[in-house]
Amino acid sequence: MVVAMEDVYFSYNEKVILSGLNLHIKAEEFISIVGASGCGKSTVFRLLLGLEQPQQGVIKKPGKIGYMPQQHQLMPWRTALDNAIVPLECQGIKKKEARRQAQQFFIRFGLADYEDKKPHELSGGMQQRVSFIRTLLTGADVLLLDEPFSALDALTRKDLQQWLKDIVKVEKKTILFITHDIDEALFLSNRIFVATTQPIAAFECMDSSVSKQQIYAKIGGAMV
Ligand SMILES: Nc1ncnc2c1ncn2[C@@H]1O[C@H](COP(=O)(O)OP(=O)(O)OP(=O)(O)O)[C@@H](O)[C@H]1O
Repeated sequence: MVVAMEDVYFSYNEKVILSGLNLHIKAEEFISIVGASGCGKSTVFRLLLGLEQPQQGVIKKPGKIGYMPQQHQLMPWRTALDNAIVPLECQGIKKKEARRQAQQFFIRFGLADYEDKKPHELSGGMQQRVSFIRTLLTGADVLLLDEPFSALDALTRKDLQQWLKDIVKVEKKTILFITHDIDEALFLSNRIFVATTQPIAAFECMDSSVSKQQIYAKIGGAMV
């Protein structure tokens, strides 16, 4: 197990979000988390990132976890390449060497022509690609992606899904992916964690052979 939660309880003040949650994730799994808006999906990420502490229970996770937010949060004054190197700079790697390492990712993942562009010169899809490469450059084996494609138009979103799937095949990461798009979850994931109750006492775990309708039925139409 690379990530596990055992009997985790968590509340914001009086509002109970997690009520005895157990989850176990193996290395190199791609897990999507789906559920009604406000059910507590991002809270699971906040706990894994150590931004919140459980009131009860145990969380097992590696020391380093990469996080990709919904909004790219690229620095507007930096080029795409210099945005991507931020995690390397944070590790004390000199800019020249950091750029050299990041360039390999830009070349391998089809972004070579975009290295010198500022974020505002990039399409939404390209901004998200740069943001994902920045997350990869943390060097973490576990990546948390929080609705990374939700602001993209349908065609760009499909491109990014295929792009991500191709990368994951070679990069061997363990990925937790929050989405509101069941087709996206089915396309990308080995397993889908469906939040069926509030507070979340357990995720219903489904593999990608289930139908969209079966997942909707579990959520009970509460999905946005
Ligand atoms: N810092 C906070 N203090 C108090 N309540 C919070 C805080 N953060 C989130 N909440 C509440 O906790 C609940 C779960 O929030 P969370 O963001 O985890 O849900 P979510 O499933 O990720 O939602 P969405 O799908 O809309 O992004 C929501 O009702 C939210 O309003």
